[in-house]
Amino acid sequence: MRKFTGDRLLFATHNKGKLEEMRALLAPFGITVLSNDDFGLPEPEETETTFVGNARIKAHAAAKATGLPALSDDSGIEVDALDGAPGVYTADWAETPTGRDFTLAMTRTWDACEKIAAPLPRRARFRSTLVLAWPDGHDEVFEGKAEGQLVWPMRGAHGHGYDPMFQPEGYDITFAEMDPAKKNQISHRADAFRKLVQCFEAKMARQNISGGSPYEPKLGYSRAVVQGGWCFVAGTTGADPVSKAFPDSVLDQARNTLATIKAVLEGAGFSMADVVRANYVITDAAYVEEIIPALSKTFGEIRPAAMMIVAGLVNPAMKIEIEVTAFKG
Ligand SMILES: O=c1[nH]c(=O)c2ncn([C@@H]3O[C@H](COP(=O)(O)OP(=O)(O)OP(=O)(O)O)[C@@H](O)[C@H]3O)c2[nH]1
Ligand SMILES: [Mg+2]
Repeated sequence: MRKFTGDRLLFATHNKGKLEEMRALLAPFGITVLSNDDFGLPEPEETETTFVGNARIKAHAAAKATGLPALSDDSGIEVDALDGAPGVYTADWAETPTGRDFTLAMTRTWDACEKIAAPLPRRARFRSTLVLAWPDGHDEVFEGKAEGQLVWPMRGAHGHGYDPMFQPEGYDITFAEMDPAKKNQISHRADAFRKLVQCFEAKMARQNISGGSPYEPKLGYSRAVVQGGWCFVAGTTGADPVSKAFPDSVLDQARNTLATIKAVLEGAGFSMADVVRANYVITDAAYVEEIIPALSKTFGEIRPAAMMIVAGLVNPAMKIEIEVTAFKG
């Protein structure tokens, strides 16, 4: 498999929703992601009858036009009761004389199922085929899918395309009701991306992120270290971000700490939804009850693996220290 070693990658799409998702997926690799809009590239005609065929058209056209390695995505939703339709023609079902209308496309899809009285649940899957093409004509292909069912009426305001009518397997909310970061972990595009990551091995170099503290070089640590899809955030305490003083309340310290961690993660291209482990140090066991509001608000849904230790901290004003590890794959 050919590896991607450059710094700039063109994501050959005109779809803003896809672009946003791909930028988030590529964030840990330190690659500048450009889009068709940056070059004013026209939308090539998708004349093939397969996802891979159309993805190849898009990636090769963009690589040839710009001289840059280009990644493309061809995707769609397949409904079992409709023998896999709309499939490769998913975008076409949204076409109207005045542009794409996804409310209409979703209504058409549901109506087609109603017309044949398709039994519930109406099983469906999103498919994504990613093609990474180089200007010399070489390409690599990666396929992904997300299983689920159609739901009606449409629900949720996030995402794009058919997201409001697609409920992924194992969830009782649609892609459009889901936190976008969560969708980006379980979607068809994320599934294909996990395979594409092998091409970025050379880009998996470690990145030390500084928070600017004078103690970092003295004590020899980083606010966070990113390695591949992982972000390791250092133990973080809860000083007020403006006054730098530690509030008396352990709950306020916990809130400040979690706000700092969130900012660090987001600066590194991760989100709180990516946190897989959280370790807590509190200086008094009685603080457990007090910090519940902050912890349940932040992690009540995310539920990282966790440990809590009661121990002393380096400054007597500190009542809590939290370290987290996040993963994006
Ligand atoms: O609900 C959705 N959630 C998704 O995650 C998703 N991914 C793709 N799609 C839809 O499937 C068709 C792909 O067509 P498609 O691959 O030709 O893309 P596109 O024409 O929108 O952009 P481009 O990349 O071709 O420029 C389009 O109708 C997209 O809206 C999605 N719908
Ligand atoms: Mg298209």
